[in-house]
Amino acid sequence: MTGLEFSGLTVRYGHGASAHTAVDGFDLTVRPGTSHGLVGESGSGKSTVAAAAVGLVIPSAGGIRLNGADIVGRSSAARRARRRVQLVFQDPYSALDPRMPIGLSIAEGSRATGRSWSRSEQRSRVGELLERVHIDPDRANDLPSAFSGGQRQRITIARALAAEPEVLIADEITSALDVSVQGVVLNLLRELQRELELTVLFISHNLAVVNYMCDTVSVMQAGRVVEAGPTATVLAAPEDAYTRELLASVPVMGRRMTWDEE
Ligand SMILES: Nc1ncnc2c1ncn2[C@@H]1O[C@H](COP(=O)(O)OP(=O)(O)OP(=O)(O)O)[C@@H](O)[C@H]1O
Repeated sequence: MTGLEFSGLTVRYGHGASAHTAVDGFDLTVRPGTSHGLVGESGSGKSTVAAAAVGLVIPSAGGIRLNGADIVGRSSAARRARRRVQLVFQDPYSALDPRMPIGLSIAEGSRATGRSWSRSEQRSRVGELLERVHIDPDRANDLPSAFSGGQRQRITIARALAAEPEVLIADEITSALDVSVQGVVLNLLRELQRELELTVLFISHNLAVVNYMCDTVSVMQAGRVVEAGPTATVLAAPEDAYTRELLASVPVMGRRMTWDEE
């Protein structure tokens, strides 16, 4: 099986009487080079799925595979395979070390490739990545505070790309940003996905954004998938009552949105 595959993923937080099942038998396959949306109300388990895929939480049961290879185990092969999956978080303000020039943060990302980089190789790679996210490479020595929220999010994307991922998980990457710059970041992600043929798991509670970004979508409720399919089909004719409820609570679905403003 190729692509990113979750099977029966179950994640519990806490122990004993306080144990809580956040993800409960979650099944999903994201085909290579496609963009899959994961939607659902707050607390439905979306971020926990993302955290499990990059090893930030250990599943209680089930598995996650990339092109058939286990990425949750402790073996060095699993760790190596896991590095092919990179996560970009919601908040670009806390994601970057405020004392570290952005070029250095990006260079750190390239360590996940497992190769040793000479200083000059690293410098040119950082410049190339900054250009990819449309930031002037001459600003590699600036601190994060010199950049806007939207620019910082582009820098965190560059850092994730430095790891040469096959899969990029974008967890609410625009929800901490001003509406006026959200479109720029979304368009960048679309462009990168196509150019680099990335497999993208795009987590959002905004169905209009998912409609714009994703080929296919899964709807999560209480830790499991209640509906999945091509985005256009699921959003146009939801079969599940919960999906219909989610759609009804997003008035923005009815109007056309533009994404080209900065
Ligand atoms: N570190 C944690 N410890 C204990 N419980 C947690 C932890 N992280 C998440 N949870 C709980 O697990 C459940 C799923 O949370 P999760 O953040 O995965 O949902 P989500 O769908 O991403 O929500 P949101 O859209 O608000 O980010 C929630 O009930 C949450 O309170």
